[in-house]
Amino acid sequence: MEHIKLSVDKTLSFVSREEIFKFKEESKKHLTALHEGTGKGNDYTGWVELPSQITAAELKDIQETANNLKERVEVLVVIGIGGSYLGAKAVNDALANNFDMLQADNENPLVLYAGQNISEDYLYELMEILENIEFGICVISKSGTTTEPALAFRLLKELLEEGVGKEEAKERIVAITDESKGALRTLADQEGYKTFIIPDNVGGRYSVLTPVGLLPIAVAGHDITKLVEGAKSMQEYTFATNFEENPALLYAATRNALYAKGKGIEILANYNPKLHNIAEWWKQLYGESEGKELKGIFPASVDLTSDLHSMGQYIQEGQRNIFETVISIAKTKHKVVIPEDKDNLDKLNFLAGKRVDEVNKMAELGTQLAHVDGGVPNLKIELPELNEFYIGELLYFFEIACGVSGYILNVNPFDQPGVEAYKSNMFALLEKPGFEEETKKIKERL
Ligand SMILES: O=P(O)(O)OC[C@H]1O[C@](O)(CO)[C@@H](O)[C@@H]1O
Repeated sequence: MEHIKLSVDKTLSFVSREEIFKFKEESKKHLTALHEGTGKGNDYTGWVELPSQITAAELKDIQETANNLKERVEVLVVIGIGGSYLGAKAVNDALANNFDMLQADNENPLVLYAGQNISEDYLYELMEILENIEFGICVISKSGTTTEPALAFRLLKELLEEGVGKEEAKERIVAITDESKGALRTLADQEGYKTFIIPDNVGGRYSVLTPVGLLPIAVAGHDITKLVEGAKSMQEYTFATNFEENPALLYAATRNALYAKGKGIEILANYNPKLHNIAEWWKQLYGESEGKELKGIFPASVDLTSDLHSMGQYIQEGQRNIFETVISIAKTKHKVVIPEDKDNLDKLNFLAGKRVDEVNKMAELGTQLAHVDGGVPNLKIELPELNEFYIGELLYFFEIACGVSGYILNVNPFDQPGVEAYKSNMFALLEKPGFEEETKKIKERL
């Protein structure tokens, strides 16, 4: 069985094998701690065994709910923020046609997103479009109390009920939340919505393989069974493989070896625009897991070759505190051959007869070598092709490596206390009941 592959060769002129292998025993110990639930934040490690624990009955329930929505709606609005939408968006964009929105014969509803910002224009324009469309809502919030999705849901629920009536709206709304706590649970029970549970021991950013990710992915028409199979294969592979061949342990060890050498920024790069939102999902995963106690590698991302014409200059010659991890797709889905042109004014006839992907691959290799020459260590993650199985492998690989890497840093990779600071200021400024003291204090600062 072929797996996704990690190569760290192009980091070895910056860190030695010994510096990476220094983390060998420690990283193995951390992997065991994740599987046994004995490390920091162990009440949130339910995601570790998730791929092997999901039952066929659970997947069937998710698929049937998706099918019911597919019959009723042209658009499904997924309402959620952070881990409550990034995984679904990442997978849906990675697997969809680039121009999905324009494919009129698409038999699957278009999945749109809301509740991931508080932009009045975004919400206005979304509601304007939805007024003339058969739509449904999948509202996702683990805590059930997050302001952004709650606000969007209040508006879209009203719009839907006005458009199709309360009874039909009930059939088109699915809520994914905590089993018993939070405002969304109370509301969903009161209104009688179909609900799915986010397990207590799975945090938002590790929840893509629960109904949080799986339902919107199934609605978009992708194969959730294959996605879970991919994740399960990576679960088994990373659990059973020696450090030397274990992509998750090597990734965690190499990035920590580079961090110890002053490389404090990791840029995740791709050469396929479908992967843009995989990087957005990865940024939350690593940013919230590691960025604490004044520590952590800052996760950034670029889409190439596009950003070689914007960020390329900095990566090549700016401050030397960065390293780059490239996600590369070995085989494209389609074939486009470059034609011969009799006038050859663009001087591109030397490429005639070659595939566009060959040009892309040479751009990738050329960039990697240039960046290494410029002082940027490079890691490469290769997927044989872009499909459900390998995306499943990639998601689990990043998750398990993140847990190990966080433990190497000696932080709790499963909490995010820093996120509360903006919330409490926002509530104080908006004079939320219960925040009277904070309101008084913050107003004195303005
Ligand atoms: O699902 P919830 O509880 O609405 O939270 C959404 C997001 O907010 C955070 O709690 C803080 O940003 C994230 O960890 C989480 O993914």
